[in-house]
Amino acid sequence: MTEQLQYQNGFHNHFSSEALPGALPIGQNSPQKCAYGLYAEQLTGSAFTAPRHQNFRSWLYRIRPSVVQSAYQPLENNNVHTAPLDKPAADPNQMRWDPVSIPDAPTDFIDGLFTIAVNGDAGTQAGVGVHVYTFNKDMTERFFYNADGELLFVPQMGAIRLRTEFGELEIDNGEIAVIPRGVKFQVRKAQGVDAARGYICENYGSPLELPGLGPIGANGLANPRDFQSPVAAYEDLEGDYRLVAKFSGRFWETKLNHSPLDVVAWHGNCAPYKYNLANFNTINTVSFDHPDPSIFTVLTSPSDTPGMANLDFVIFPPRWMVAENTFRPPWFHRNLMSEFMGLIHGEYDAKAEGFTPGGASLHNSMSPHGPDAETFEKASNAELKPQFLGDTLAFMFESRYFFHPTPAALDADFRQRDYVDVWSTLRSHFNPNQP
Ligand SMILES: O=C(O)Cc1cc(O)ccc1O
Ligand SMILES: [Fe+2]
Repeated sequence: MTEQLQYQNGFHNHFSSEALPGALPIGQNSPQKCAYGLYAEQLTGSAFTAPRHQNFRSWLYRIRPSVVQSAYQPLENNNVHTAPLDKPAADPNQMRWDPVSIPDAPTDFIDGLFTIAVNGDAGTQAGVGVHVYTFNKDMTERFFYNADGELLFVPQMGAIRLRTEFGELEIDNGEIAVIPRGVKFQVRKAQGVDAARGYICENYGSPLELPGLGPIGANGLANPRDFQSPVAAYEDLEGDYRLVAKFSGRFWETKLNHSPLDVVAWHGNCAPYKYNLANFNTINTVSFDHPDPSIFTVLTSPSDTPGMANLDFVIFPPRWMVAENTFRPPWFHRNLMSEFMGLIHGEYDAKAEGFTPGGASLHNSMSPHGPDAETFEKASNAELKPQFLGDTLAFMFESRYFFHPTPAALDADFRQRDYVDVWSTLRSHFNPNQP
C-alpha cells in the first residue's frame, strides 16, 4: 500500500467532506448555483418519511448529474441470482463448500460474482443474497451500482480497493465494508495483490445497524467510533465508460461519456463505511456455558418482527476460552434462524477439518448441526484451562428466511457432497446404570 487513505470516523454520522475548498454549500443543500459549477444531487437510503434514526440521505456535489447516461440494456450474467427470480428450492440438507478457485482468465469483480444462496424477495425489500467473489482484473472502464440492496463485503484473500462516489476505501482480510444501495463504485485489487476472494451479503432489507446492547451497557461489541467512511475524492475523466446496474435481480448496462466518480464534495449520513473486525470488543462467558452467538453480533438488519433479524452479521473472533465445567465449542443445535457461515482465517472451533478459509457452510432453519465427531471427542475430554483461541475468524450471515442454494452452488464441483458424514461416527454413550 503506497498512499494512506483518509477516513471520517463514526457510524452513520452526518459527515461533511470536500475535495476542493468551498465546494460544499454552507447552511443549505441546493443553492441556485453551486460552487465550481457543480450539480447538487440527493441520494436517499430510506424513504423521506422514515423515522429520524432510520432516515439516511446524502447530498452529492458532482461534475455531472447522474442523469447523464444512455438507455440501459440487459446484460447477461448467469452466475448471480436474486430472490425470487430463479429461486430454486430450499432444502434441509446441511451443506458445505470448499473455497471457490481463482479464475485463470482475466475476470473483474462483476464477472467474478457467484451466488451461493438467496432468500426473501428483493422486490419487497426483505431477505438477502449470499455471494462469493473472486477476481484478478481491476474494474477500469466499467462501474457498478446495486438497486437491490446494500453490499456487505467480507474479504478473505487479497486486499481490495473500493473506489466509490463518496471516495475510496481499502479493506483487507479481517476488515469489512458496506456500500449502500445505489452507490456507484469500482472494485480493484490493492497494490501488490494479484487476485482477491471474499464473501458478499447483499441485503435487500433495512440497512445494517448496530445492535442494541441491552444490559451490556453503553459500550461494547462494535463501537460506533471504529467505523470509517471515506473523504471526498473525484476524477474528471471523459471517455467510453459503462455503468452496470443490478436492478430487480437482473443486470443492466448503460454507456457513460464520463467517469461517475466525479463527486467533489458530499455531506450526509448515507455513505459507504468500513470496519476492522479486530476492533470488536468481544464479550463472552467468564463462568460457565457457551452463550448464544448473538453475543457476537457486529451489525444487524432488523425485520418488521422485533428480535427476528432479516440479517445478523455475526463473527467468531479470536478470544479467551475460560468456561469451567463446560463443553466449550458450539453445542449441537437446531435453530429457527437459518445460518450461512464463512471462514476468514484460521480454524473454526466446531470443525476439526473441512471448513477452510474461503469455504462456506449452510445450515437452514431447524437443520441439526454442531461440532463434528472429532471436535466433540476432543472437547469432551479437554483439560479446561484458560485457552486463547488466536488464529480464528469465522462469520455468520444469519437470517429469519430459509436460504435457497442456487443450482450452480448445488452442482459445483467444490461442494462437499459428503458433508453430513462429519457427524456419522457420533455414537451412543448412553449407559442407564452410569449417571
Ligand atoms: O453453527 C454454528 O457453528 C454457529 C453457532 C455457534 C454457536 O456457538 C452457537 C450456535 C451457532 O449457531
Ligand atoms: Fe449454528
